[in-house]
Amino acid sequence: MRHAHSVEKVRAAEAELMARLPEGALMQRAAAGLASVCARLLGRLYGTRVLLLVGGGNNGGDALYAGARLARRGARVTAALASPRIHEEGLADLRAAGGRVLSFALLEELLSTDGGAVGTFAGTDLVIDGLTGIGGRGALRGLYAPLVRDLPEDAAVVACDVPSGVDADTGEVEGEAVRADVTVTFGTFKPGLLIDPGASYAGVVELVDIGLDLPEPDVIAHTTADVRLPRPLPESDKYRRGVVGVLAGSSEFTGAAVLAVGGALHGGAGMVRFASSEPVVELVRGRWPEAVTTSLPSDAQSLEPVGRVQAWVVGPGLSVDSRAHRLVHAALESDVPVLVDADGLNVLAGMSEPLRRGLLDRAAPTVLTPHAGELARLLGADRSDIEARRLAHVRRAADELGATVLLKGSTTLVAAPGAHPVLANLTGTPWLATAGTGDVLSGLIGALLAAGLPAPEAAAHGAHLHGLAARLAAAPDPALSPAPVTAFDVLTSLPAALRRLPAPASP
Ligand SMILES: NC(=O)C1=CN([C@@H]2O[C@H](COP(=O)(O)OP(=O)(O)OC[C@H]3O[C@@H](n4cnc5c(N)ncnc54)[C@H](O)[C@@H]3O)[C@@H](O)[C@H]2O)[C@@H](O)CC1
Ligand SMILES: [K+]
Repeated sequence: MRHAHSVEKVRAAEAELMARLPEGALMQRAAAGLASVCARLLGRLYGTRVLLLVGGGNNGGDALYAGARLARRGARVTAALASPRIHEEGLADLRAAGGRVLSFALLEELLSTDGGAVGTFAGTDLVIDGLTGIGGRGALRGLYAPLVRDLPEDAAVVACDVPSGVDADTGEVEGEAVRADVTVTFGTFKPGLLIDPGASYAGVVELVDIGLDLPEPDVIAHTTADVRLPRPLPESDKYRRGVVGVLAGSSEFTGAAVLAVGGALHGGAGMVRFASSEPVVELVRGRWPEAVTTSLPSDAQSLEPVGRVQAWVVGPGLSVDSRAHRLVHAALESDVPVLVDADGLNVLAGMSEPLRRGLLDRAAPTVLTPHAGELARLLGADRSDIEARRLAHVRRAADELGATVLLKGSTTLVAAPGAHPVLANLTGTPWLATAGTGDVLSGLIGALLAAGLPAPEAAAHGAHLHGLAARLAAAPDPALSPAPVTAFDVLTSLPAALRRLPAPASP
């Protein structure tokens, strides 16, 4: 499990620890960790060319001390000083170790010439990015931005703590940022390393323990070993394993219903009940004879004919007509967990705020699974703002809507109302960006809700399995190149993804 803490919590823990340690000890721990990762990456240090990008704060100090350690082991280290104010002791240590220095004035002159610093930096084997860490705010300013643009393309790039230009708390990137192959982060992950766009700049993240004593994390990312699902016991019958009710599809959209029911069946539901209009029911029955189906007249007011379920999934391909409204109402008025997706979310977005608030004010859990566009409609926000500030928006959505919100994207985030850690899913893959995969996800999470998992775990574990299934579908043989996948491929790879999980826990 990966834990990430806000800058505020990291600073408090650092202050507390620094008060108990000799001066500079913490920075030496960080620099030692950074240098050892760089040495491992380089393999051979003697004669290799290392470039330090040194900013004006302690992040620059870490880079200088790490550079000094590498220089003492034979590397040819050059520090590019991007600020007129530099960590003095770190700079003195680098000089004492034989490192070279490109002064701020020289760098300024170099970057203002036509070719910039490209020629000077050619031949660099490894770049250590020490411009900004947890103190970085907003778009890179001054020499930092042109410096980042001129980095040699073939050098390995190691970011110190956080890639410069990435906001450590949120993963926001305004303008230029360092694209790292490896980020060596200290004490704990930072939320911005787990959330896009920041996560996509961080490369592989290596955590160096510097002995911080940290409180509850702000963001948690599960590994596959953390995904534990209830085990069906020998005496479990289909009802105890969980019955999912799926309300999906319309005359216009039939495929979504097939995919959602498939997601629920492959996600381990004891039984799937499906209800919709007759033509959709016929299609689902043809594809999934395992599902128990009910044809609902378009003016049906109640879900009673469908039978008892332990969780509802409502929305995929539902359209937004009066029938869709009635189905969303009926599901949310039930006393079991409900997942609302796709058109179900559009139905909610079209309601007056008091009506929506009233419907979502329920005792059983509700899970909403929007992508950024759907969330923008629900919150009356701007889609691009949601993409840029995913963490803030998913938290706000959970609090304002009073539901567990799963915000889809390359790093899917799950937030529950209140001050709980946000769950970030790291198994996402660009292969998932294809029509219908969301329908599979909603059926799968519905199955996990029906099995009795708490809403945030059902949503996060569902997203994890879904991403894993897409990866397995795209590249069943790791030795071969990945190929595009369809939603149906993701669906049929779910059992393979489930087999990767640790032995299931007893309920
Ligand atoms: N506090 C501690 O005890 C420790 C801190 N450590 C390091 O210290 C870092 C934090 O150091 P600081 O608080 O000094 O902050 P940073 O070094 O991360 O950044 C602050 C510096 O960057 C400049 N800056 C910020 N945003 C900028 C932008 N957008 N464009 C241009 N310049 C910008 C500021 O003017 C300041 O000079 C951590 O990330 C970590 O690398 C580690 O050594 C571990 C111990
Ligand atoms: K950095």
